Amino acid sequence: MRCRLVKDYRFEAAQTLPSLPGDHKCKRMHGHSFKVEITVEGEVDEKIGWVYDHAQISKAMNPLLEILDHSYLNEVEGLENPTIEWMAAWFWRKLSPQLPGLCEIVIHETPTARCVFRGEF
Ligand SMILES: Nc1nc2c(c(=O)[nH]1)N=C([C@H](O)[C@H](O)COP(=O)(O)OP(=O)(O)OP(=O)(O)O)CN2
Ligand SMILES: [Zn+2]
Repeated sequence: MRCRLVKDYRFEAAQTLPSLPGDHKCKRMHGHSFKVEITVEGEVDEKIGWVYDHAQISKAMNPLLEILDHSYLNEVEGLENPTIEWMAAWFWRKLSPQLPGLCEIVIHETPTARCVFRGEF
């Protein structure tokens, strides 16, 4: 049996989007309560009854959240232009070596706006 396992995380951070044209409001410093959904897919281990312990996802995520929470994202290496698209790619590069079956990362920036990334660079 195959399943997708999803784990959610939250962090608060400030940002500016310096590459936007003209006087776009997002060029000014502002903050978001981000939500990140990490999805892995794999075979359910028949004996244990899970794909793998979702604590393994937290183990990979916690050091990243430590960097990002209450940070100014633009100062984080690789997030100089922290759109949710580039943020999803940043998470993917950090997590894919550690999480077998990583198949989707969703970054929610506001209650109504999110980016879905499936590792297609
Ligand atoms: N494709 C993207 N579009 C936008 C991004 C992004 O990362 N990728 N980011 C932003 C800004 O970060 C902005 O701060 C988002 O806030 P806002 O425009 O207020 O978003 P809402 O969903 O709350 O907008 P409503 O107009 O209230 O629906 C902008 N775009
Ligand atoms: Zn923003």
